[in-house]
Amino acid sequence: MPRPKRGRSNAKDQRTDLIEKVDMENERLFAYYKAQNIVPEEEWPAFVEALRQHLPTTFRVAGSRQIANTLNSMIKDLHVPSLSNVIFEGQDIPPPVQIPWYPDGLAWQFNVPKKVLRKSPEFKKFHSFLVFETEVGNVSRQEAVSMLPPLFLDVEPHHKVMDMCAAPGSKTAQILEALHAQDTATSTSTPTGLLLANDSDSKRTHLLIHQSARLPSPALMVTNLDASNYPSIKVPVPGSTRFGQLLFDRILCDVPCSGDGTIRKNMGIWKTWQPMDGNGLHALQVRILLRAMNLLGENGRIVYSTCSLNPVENEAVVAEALKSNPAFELVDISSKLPELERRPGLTVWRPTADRTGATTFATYEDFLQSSIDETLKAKMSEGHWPPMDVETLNLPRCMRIYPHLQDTGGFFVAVLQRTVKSSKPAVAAERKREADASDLPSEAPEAKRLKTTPDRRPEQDTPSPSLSVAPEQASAEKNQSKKKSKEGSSFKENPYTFLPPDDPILRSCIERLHITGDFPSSNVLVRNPDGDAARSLYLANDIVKTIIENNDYERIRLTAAGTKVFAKQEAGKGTEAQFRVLGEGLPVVIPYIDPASIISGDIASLKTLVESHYPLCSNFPEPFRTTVEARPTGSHIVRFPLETQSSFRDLLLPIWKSNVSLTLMIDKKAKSALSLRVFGADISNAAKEGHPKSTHEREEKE
Ligand SMILES: C[S@@+](CC[C@H](N)C(=O)[O-])C[C@H]1O[C@@H](n2cnc3c(N)ncnc32)[C@H](O)[C@@H]1O
Repeated sequence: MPRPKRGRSNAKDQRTDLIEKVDMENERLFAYYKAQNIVPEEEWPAFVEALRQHLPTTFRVAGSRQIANTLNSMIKDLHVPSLSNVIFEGQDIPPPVQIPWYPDGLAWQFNVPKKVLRKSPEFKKFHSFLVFETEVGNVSRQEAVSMLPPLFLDVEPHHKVMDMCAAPGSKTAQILEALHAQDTATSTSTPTGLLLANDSDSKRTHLLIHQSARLPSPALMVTNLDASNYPSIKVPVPGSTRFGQLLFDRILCDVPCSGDGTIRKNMGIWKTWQPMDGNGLHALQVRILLRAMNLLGENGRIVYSTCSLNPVENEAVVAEALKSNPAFELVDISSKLPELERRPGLTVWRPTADRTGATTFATYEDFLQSSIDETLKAKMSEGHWPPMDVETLNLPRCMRIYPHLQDTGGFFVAVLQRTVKSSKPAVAAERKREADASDLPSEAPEAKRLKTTPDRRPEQDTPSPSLSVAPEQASAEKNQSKKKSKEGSSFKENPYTFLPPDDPILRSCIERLHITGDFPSSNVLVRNPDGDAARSLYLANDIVKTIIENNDYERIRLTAAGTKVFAKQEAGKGTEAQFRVLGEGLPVVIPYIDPASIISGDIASLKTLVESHYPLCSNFPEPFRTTVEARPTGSHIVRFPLETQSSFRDLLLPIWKSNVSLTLMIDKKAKSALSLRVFGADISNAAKEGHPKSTHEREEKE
């Protein structure tokens, strides 16, 4: 039976129609979580009531720090005031507010019915601003609690970071932003660090690649592997001819989970939730965390997170991993993000194998001695329960977020690091193992590989902090190849080939595009079986290049690497094809473009470029007209100095000059977002209708 409609106050009116139709009852869920004492008795009604409330819309201002700050000021100074006195159907609609705990006020939330977004002119305008800025990657629509793990990861531009279960990529984007913290509003720094984002689901890795393209990074690689069995990445040991295993400074394990913390958004969970949902995931979660421990370098840090409230997927996983790997400890994060309301991790929990959630067991022994069906017993392990010495593990250092605390979803975060005392003594042993590993040829035959059990062996330290490599761990690869992974057996990605810096096509591209001598031309790669500079050129940083050159891309199921910066542009019949700078790659290459080659634009010219697809050069005001007419056909960069408070200064945009016309080389959505930002309205669509592709089409036909 659907819940009867309750008396509707303004706040209640904010629920969606869907919420009214869902029966927000599940006795199994209530019985199970009451037995876990996840919240004190007196908080239970508030907790349950919060689960039944519509989740506010939350978003984060993303992208490079400078762009984010400018956009954030626009929200604060332009949008919020215009949304502050909105009355819709007689009711006051509150404007967006900043999420108090998110650094620099860059995250926002608002809670308005969809009807208001559709019909209130002020909110409609704000909504389209959000939609377009989301499309171009300046805004990330993300649940507030999902923004937490990267904040606890504390990533710096030189860190080697792994995101083990990364798709669809909202946290990957946050990590990329942290790696690129030194970017400016117009140019992307090339961090010396690395982000290796992985997901076992191949379709989802493509979603991840699409999402990550919004912040183009030469430091990004995407792989499609089972994280619990992730193979070693081989890298040369600096100053020697040997190879070691790449170890990471930061690892995020945002593991697959039952997801009941998202019940306010995914209302189907009310109907389907079973107390045993988390039991089956526990083993995989432990294996992923253990693998992360083995991939972590000295002074490294792991963040383990789930959007589940279930201790079997949370504290039990952390406890089991800590017990297997005593050189790790939980980090006390209680003073980080002081405005975030949280609860400590549990030290007591009572798993169940009973579908109703009514019968729970304090210990594994009690469970084994119970009358529960033997087949159900076989599905549980001791690790589902709190260990005997649970008090020694500091589990209260884990962090639980409940919906009633700050009007969010439910979430769990634990931060782990190697204990200080464990680091030193292991170094000698590591050195020896490194020496053993260095005997391996690049692609060692299976029999010659080390006989270690990577997920269970004692944790390792790096041979030297500066190297951050450990001996190669071949058995993970062995497991990898033995097991027909769920990533799918066929791998159809193209190979990655670095062009020689003197490749004639690359040289001609560099020359024509006025790229300066400090451009890392030996880090340009192509993706086709022949290794030809045929269509697109990608830029990778040094560490990405080292990994690609020393690891079989099929073995690591490498799905993306670096960022696309140049693409071949067919220039019409009889004209030689040339490379152009891609809009999305421009921030990456702009530091290498000869400033003298950049054309100075003006706001009126920008307006013409946004409004029309292929405006004639003769239609532009002077001196822009004369400047562009004097330029050869091909790719050019224009700098538009914008002084208004609401816009970015020094907007750099790529254009293509044909015989008689110009084209702004950014996609439709980026054009709309730009138009809204600079001109306060989307003038690009109107232009599209008024100016069909006539000029360019004519040129193409000629
Ligand atoms: C909670 S989601 C990750 C969300 C992601 N971190 C984000 O913020 O957008 C869990 C992800 O784990 C992936 N996954 C499941 N099993 C995995 C495994 N064994 N290895 C790697 N990824 C796995 C799923 O495909 C899913 O994309």
